[in-house]
This record gives sequence, structure tokens and C-alpha cells, in this order.
Amino acid sequence: MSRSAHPAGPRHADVLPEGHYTAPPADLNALDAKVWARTVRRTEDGGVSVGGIEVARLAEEFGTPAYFLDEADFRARCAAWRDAFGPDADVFYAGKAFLSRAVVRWLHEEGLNLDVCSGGELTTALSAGMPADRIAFHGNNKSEAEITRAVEAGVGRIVLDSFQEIVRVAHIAESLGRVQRVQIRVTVGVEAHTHEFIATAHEDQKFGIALAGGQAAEAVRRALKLDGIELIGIHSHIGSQIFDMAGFEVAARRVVGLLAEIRDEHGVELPEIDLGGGLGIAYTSDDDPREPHEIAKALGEIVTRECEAAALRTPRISVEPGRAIVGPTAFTLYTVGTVKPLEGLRTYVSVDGGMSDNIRTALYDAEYTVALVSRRSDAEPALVRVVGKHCESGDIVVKDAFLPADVAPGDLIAVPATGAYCRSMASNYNHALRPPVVAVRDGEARVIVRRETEEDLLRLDVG
Ligand SMILES: Cc1ncc(COP(=O)(O)O)c(C=O)c1O
Ligand SMILES: N[C@@H](CCCC[NH3+])C(=O)O
Repeated sequence: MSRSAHPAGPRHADVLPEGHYTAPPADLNALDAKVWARTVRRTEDGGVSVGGIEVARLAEEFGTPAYFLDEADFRARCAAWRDAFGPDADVFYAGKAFLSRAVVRWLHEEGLNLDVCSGGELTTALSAGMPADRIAFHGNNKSEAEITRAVEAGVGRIVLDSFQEIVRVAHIAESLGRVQRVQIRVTVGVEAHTHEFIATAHEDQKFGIALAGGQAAEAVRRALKLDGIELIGIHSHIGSQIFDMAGFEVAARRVVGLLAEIRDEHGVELPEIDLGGGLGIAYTSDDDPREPHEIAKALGEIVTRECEAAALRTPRISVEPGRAIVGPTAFTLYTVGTVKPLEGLRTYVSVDGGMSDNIRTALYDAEYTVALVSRRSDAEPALVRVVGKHCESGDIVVKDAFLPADVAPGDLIAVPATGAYCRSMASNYNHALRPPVVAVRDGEARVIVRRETEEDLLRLDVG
């Protein structure tokens, strides 16, 4: 992932260490619209606002660290995906990226469906009023209790991930007197160009049933024989944070190939295919994400073409974007606690959060950028590493970035593009209190997930 390049001489460094950084941006006060949520602006007095509210005011009211989510941006992204795919396709927001009851209500209002992958996500979705038939239930090891709950609730589909699960779901549904609509998740054998831990369609990983060796065809054979389930389609998800459409195109072609095999063997044309999520977003100015309409067009064309070639009716397509909807809509706001310049290396800027609110840098060597948001500064750029307050040298939020060299304790700094897989993967490491998520829209801010308290921590401790 590293794209090291020699930056144009920040201060206190003649020889710079290896890293992700490129040259410092021409203007450290500028906020690149690619990585910041839609309504984020530099204000006239030098601060930054979101949804029309100064972040300094937000920090005063809600404290730091905190995630601020631009609701207008979230809704606009939902609408863009919904409109790009149109009425003949379905968009399922992947709740694992970030889920709360407010988010479920926005999704419902914007006409999106929801992909959940645990009993907890299912409960959140149902409790916020998402109709069960608009929910897809995923996971490679769903418990019997979770499956029972999903079937009883009447979820629109369960995505089956193994031979055991085909039988398990069929038996549970049958015992409840139901016929559950299911898809089978297949691994298409594509090497997605992303971090190893978030690629999911090559052979040697835990998800899905391989197309290779006729395993997926065998899974279909078994599913079609069972009474408690109705096989409605085939599912593929090749990985996450992907920019290149080639992997999706190969996946679409192979999934349609399986539909043709199923038609030839069983005389059945399955009506749906799901091509998963995984579309990348801009974490830094170097990333160039695809727009939903480009993705819809590319996928629609390839599926139509392959179906025509195989004389199949074109199935209804669904997709499951998570990161691409919520990722860019939020930033994490931190207060700087200490600043430690290491001569000849870089400046370590310690903030009041860290790997407990953003594990992605430690886990995937993810790249982020950072900006000073409580004031404007014309100081020269300094190469910084933004680190947290945890007892771990890998507790890094932003590995290599530039901040004005006068960054000081008490300053507010913000890391953009933290809407996805940050709060949802947050932990209580070192008994950190997980930060709140505050939705901001049209001059109003409201907490949608509150900050944890020490009472929350003690409540779980029964010793
Ligand atoms: C089955 C499935 N669908 C959708 C997603 C959402 O992925 P992303 O947030 O990258 O769009 C994931 C996560 O990678 C997934 O496992
Ligand atoms: N959590 C990962 C992606 C995995 C997506 C879920 N299958 C990330 O932060 O990039």
C-alpha cells in the first residue's frame, strides 16, 4: 500500500524516512472536497464548519474525540446509488460499515435496503423500523438462534455461505413452517487488488463456496432439493476498498456462467444476482473513486451482455455498498495533547483517541490525511505522525501527513473519511470510552450514538 516518494523538504528533516507521504499540499489550509464530507468548509475566521456549524463549537458541545457525520451527504450518497441503479435493481447498504437506528431510518426514507451480518445488526435494523423483507442476512457462521430470529422476522433473503448452512437454514425454516428466500455466496476466484485482509474472492479464505471444482454447482443442487428454502440467486463479494472495475466484471461474468449451468442442468433460471459491495473511496487526494452511475452502467452492461450470450433472462441485480455510502460522510475530531518533534524523523502529534476509534491504520496500514481545523495557520509544513493515547507503538491514526509546524496542544485536528469501519470497529482497549457519533445537518447537530461513560464500562464488570 505504501507509495513512498520524497516530499519537498518539510522542516527539521534532511533525510526523510520511508512512508506513504507524497509532497506536502501547496496549501495546508485547503480542504480537498474529495476526502471531506460535502458540507465541510473553511470559514472566514480560519476555522472549519460542517453542516453550517463551526467545529470548535461542536467540540465544545460534544467533546473530543467524536465522529461528526454530515447527514445531507449521507442522504445524497444514498440517493445517488438508488438513482444510478434504478427501479430494476436493489441497493443494500452494508450495515457493518456503520449502523445506528438513525442511519436505518435515513436508509428507509431514502429507499435503500439493508445488509446485516449479525443478530445485533438485525435487532438494530428491526427496532428502527426497517421492513424485514428489505433486509439481507449475511455471515459465514450465523448461529441457529440468529437464523431462527431472521426467519421468524421474515427477512427478504439469507445469504448462505457453506454446505452446512444450506441444510441448517432449510431445517430451521421448515421447522417454523416457512420457506426462506436464499442466495448462495460463491467465491469466483478473483484476486481483488486490495489489502489481503479485505479481499474475499480468492480461494484461500473463509467466505463463500468456490465455483472451482464444481462446488458451487453442487451447493445449488443440494439447495434446490430442500423444502424449507427457495433459491432466488447467486451472491458474490470480491473484497473491499477496490477501485478497479475489472474484478467486478470477471465476477459478474462467472456468476452469469453459473446461472447458465444451473439453467442447463435444472431447467431453472434464477431471478437474482448480487455483486456485493467493495467500491473504494478517497482516503487521500491520491485516490480516485468511481461514481455510482459508472458502477451501475459497467455492471449492467456486463450482466446484460453475458446473459444475452448465454440466452438467459437478465436477472435483477443487487449491490451492497457500505464504505462508499458512509465512509466519506464523517470525520473524527481530536484534540491535540502533546507534540513531540523527533529531529531528522518526524513530529509525533498525540491525540485524545487512537486505535480504539480507528483500528484501520494498525490493521490494514490504511492511509488517512489530517487537517488543523480550529484555526488557520501559515506555518511551514511539518511531517507528522498522528498517534493515539494507547499503550501500543502501533497506535497510529495517520501514519504520514503534513500539519502546520506550529501545531500545538489544544488545537483541534480532524481526520476525514472515517465514516466507515471506524465507529463500527471501535474498541474499549485500555478502557477507552467509545466516542459519540453526532449527525450534523442544516445548522443542527444531534447525537445519534452517545459517548460511552465509565458507568457503561462498570455495568459490564460483574466481579
Ligand atoms: C458480503 C458483503 N457485502 C458488502 C460489504 C460491504 O463492503 P464495502 O463497505 O467495502 O462496500 C462487505 C464487506 O466487505 C461484505 O462482506
Ligand atoms: N473492515 C474493513 C473492510 C471489511 C469489510 C467487511 N467485509 C475495512 O475497514 O476496510
